[in-house]
Amino acid sequence: MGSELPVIDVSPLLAGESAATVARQIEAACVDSGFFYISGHGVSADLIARMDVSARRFFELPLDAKMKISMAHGGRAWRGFFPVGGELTSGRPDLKEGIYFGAEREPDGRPLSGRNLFPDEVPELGASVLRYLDVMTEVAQAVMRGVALSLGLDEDYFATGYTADPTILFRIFHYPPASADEGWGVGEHTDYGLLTLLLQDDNAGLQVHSARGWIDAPPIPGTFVCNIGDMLDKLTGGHYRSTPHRVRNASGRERLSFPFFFDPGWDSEVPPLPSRPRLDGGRARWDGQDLRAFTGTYGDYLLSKVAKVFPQLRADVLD
Ligand SMILES: O=C(O)CCC(=O)C(=O)O
Ligand SMILES: [Fe+2]
Repeated sequence: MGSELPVIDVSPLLAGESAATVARQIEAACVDSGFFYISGHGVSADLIARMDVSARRFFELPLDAKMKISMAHGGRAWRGFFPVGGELTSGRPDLKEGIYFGAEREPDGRPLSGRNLFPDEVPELGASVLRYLDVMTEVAQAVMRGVALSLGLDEDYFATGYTADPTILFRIFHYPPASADEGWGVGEHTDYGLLTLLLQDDNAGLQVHSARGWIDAPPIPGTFVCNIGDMLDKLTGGHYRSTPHRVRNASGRERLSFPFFFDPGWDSEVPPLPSRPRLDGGRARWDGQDLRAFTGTYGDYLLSKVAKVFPQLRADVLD
């Protein structure tokens, strides 16, 4: 299955080679739908296979075993397992279960910081997730160098600012097979931060609301789907698009996906870029929200969003 979305080879960004062509491709994709695939990322197929196998073993466990690492045990670090229906992305329960992870560090007093919860029953999952977080952080920094170049900025613009101490969230989702009348695996939403790098298994399900209507973003072997989030939309005054997307697993099989979220530092404020290229005339966002009106930190923004999809967050993290 092909896709209308472009595939961009990011290997020059990782190798430190001349990246003018890549930057132009990134610019075109970000102005169009904010979605593209990346190839040439260098992430080992073996690491991906190990993580996939151990994640499948985890989701096959009985519910009571999975609940041993439920988010209720994650506290303010906001980590762990949630069962099918536990997240309400667009106000209704999603048809997915999943595990939340984040950067592995001692709690620093800020919400969402702390240690991960890993299952004793599948000990190899923890090692592959931690390795994956490190590897994907490198890939994300490289793609952000391309984004910086594409905006006419110094290639280290983000690495020395917004992503010097990035907010990193990682999730593994399991979507049971679902028919059209059963609802969405993930309801329509945009991502909150700078960049999402999504690994999908072989089963399609992701749909993107492009300017031409809803299009599929099926898995393409050896690639990640890359999409930009609300903070790049906000930084560029809407020139780069944070585009709504949703998931329905109509494959008839168990679908796993692995979104890695690479976002500004918790305390970063995200005003429009000084060198903002072109404003595109105050295009209204899909949900009517005016991102320019939000003047708090990225941490404030993230909490306000996550508290909507996980009503329990307020009690566990904020109070
Ligand atoms: O599972 C997918 O394919 C996409 C998930 C997603 O959009 C998200 O977690 O933000
Ligand atoms: Fe998303």
